Amino acid sequence: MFLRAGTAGLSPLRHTLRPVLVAAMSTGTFIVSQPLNYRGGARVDPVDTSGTEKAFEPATGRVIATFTCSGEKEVNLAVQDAKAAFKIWSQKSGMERCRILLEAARIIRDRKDEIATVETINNGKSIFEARWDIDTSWQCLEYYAGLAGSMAGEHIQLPGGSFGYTRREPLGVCVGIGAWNYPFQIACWKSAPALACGNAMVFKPSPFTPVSTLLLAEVYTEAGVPPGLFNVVQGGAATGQFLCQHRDVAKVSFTGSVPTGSKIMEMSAKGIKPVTLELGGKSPLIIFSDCDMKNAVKGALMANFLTQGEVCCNGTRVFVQKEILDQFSEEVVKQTQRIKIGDPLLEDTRMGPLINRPHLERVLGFVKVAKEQGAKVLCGGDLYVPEDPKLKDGYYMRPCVLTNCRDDMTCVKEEIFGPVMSILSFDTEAEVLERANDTTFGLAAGVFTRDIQRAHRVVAELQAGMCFINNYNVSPVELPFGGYKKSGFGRENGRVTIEYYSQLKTVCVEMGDVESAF
Ligand SMILES: NC(=O)c1ccc[n+]([C@@H]2O[C@H](COP(=O)([O-])OP(=O)(O)OC[C@H]3O[C@@H](n4cnc5c(N)ncnc54)[C@H](O)[C@@H]3O)[C@@H](O)[C@H]2O)c1
Ligand SMILES: NCCCC=O
Repeated sequence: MFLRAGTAGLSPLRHTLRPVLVAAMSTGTFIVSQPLNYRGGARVDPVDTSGTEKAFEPATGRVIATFTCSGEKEVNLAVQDAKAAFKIWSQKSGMERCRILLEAARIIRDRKDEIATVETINNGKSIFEARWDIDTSWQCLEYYAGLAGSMAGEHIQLPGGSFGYTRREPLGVCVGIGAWNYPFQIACWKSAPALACGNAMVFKPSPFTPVSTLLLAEVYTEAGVPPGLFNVVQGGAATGQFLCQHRDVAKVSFTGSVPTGSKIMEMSAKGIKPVTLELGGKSPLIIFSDCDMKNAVKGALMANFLTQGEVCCNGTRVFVQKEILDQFSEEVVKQTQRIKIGDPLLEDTRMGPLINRPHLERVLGFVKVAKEQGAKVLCGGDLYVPEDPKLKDGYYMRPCVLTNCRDDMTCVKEEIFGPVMSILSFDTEAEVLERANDTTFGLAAGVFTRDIQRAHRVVAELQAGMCFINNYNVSPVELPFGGYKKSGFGRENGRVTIEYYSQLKTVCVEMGDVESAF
């Protein structure tokens, strides 16, 4: 059963939050019995529809929710509620917003296990990892709470005692559209800076993972934001389009694939709306022969197998210097084969199921094509059926390491978004840099070396927004995250993101008489 009490006896349209734990959650038992839209400070059923969707538990293949996708009227109501809340919220001081965001961060921290469990059930990632995601979620709220109180403009002295000053002002109603791989984290990484700057938000999660964002909406309400400040509408492309095209929406922040990002940009361009695009990648990880081998191997696993490989910034093109190719490959395979696959809610599981059956088949298809094109499978790349009978219809595969890869192979060129690492060998620094940058993506990159000068020289040349030296896929919220080239633009996290959720007003003050040309 879903962990919250049912809704019997409540109005069909509005349901209040009842924070009662009705049952412990385990794999194969979770069902969502509450509405999945959130508007005006409460869960609601949408007033119109653009279709229905089913959400699955990837571990078992069970349907956990059937829900209505929001139509244009529902989207409009959510935007109108956000507009009303914006009027109140944007008038608050930074310190007032700070206190509420800190309270929301505290609630998330206190409810970490519950939120991580919901994330694991709906996404499939291991509970071990989901807890990391929830940590980077509340940390993000805490970070922007800290910045909210210090947002300020500047004072500029002009001749004759005149002066100017700038005000950093919010944009209005911002839209967040999320992908399915980090549902709760994405909603936090978008809403925390947006709210800190004084904006309201309407968020649309991926229809594959509609559940956990509702917990965030409830947390914000409990923390004290005005009703309507953070709303959730469910649905797919049609609902997303209504949001992007809405005339009262001031900004769109999107996380997802390059083709959808391009459509979002086109729609936003029509309304001259600023966009943040966090898109896909095919990132290089460069392992030099002077690396600390143990750390490089750990880094390569972190770069490829978190969340079943369904991570935008994964370093899936692993370039290894020839002298250490055999030793590195052997060690990587050994560690990969030790990854425990299975029920993602078990404490010792480190790899759960992929998001759904079509995606699993797509990823296995990439492995098949890689073999046909001459790659050699060192391990994995096949279906995995756990022994536990309740998991037999889940979407599991063994993590795969490919070698003998060439730059022109499909597995090296395209984003697979699954647990498939491609190992490529190289001789020189100049050569590997050219090959690493030979891609239309530019999200992330990594380098392992003990040579500190080389490390900085190499990252300076890498065409990627997020570079790691001697580590990979860590997410400190203090650091800006985002892409170069087709991986998008704008940033999430870090101080700079304030600029993507606010606008600068300049005020010019005359202290003397007007000097007129007429
Ligand atoms: N750079 C990052 O921070 C980041 C993070 C996570 C995922 N990603 C990328 O996301 C992709 C996987 O996610 P996905 O499969 O959910 O991506 P997707 O592009 O299919 O969907 C993303 C979101 O866009 C919505 N959408 C789809 N069509 C739309 C349209 N026409 N108008 C408005 N909204 C629309 C979807 O419903 C979903 O909510 C991968 O490419 C991955 O690399 C990037
Ligand atoms: N932890 C950040 C991952 C975002 C990409 O999918």
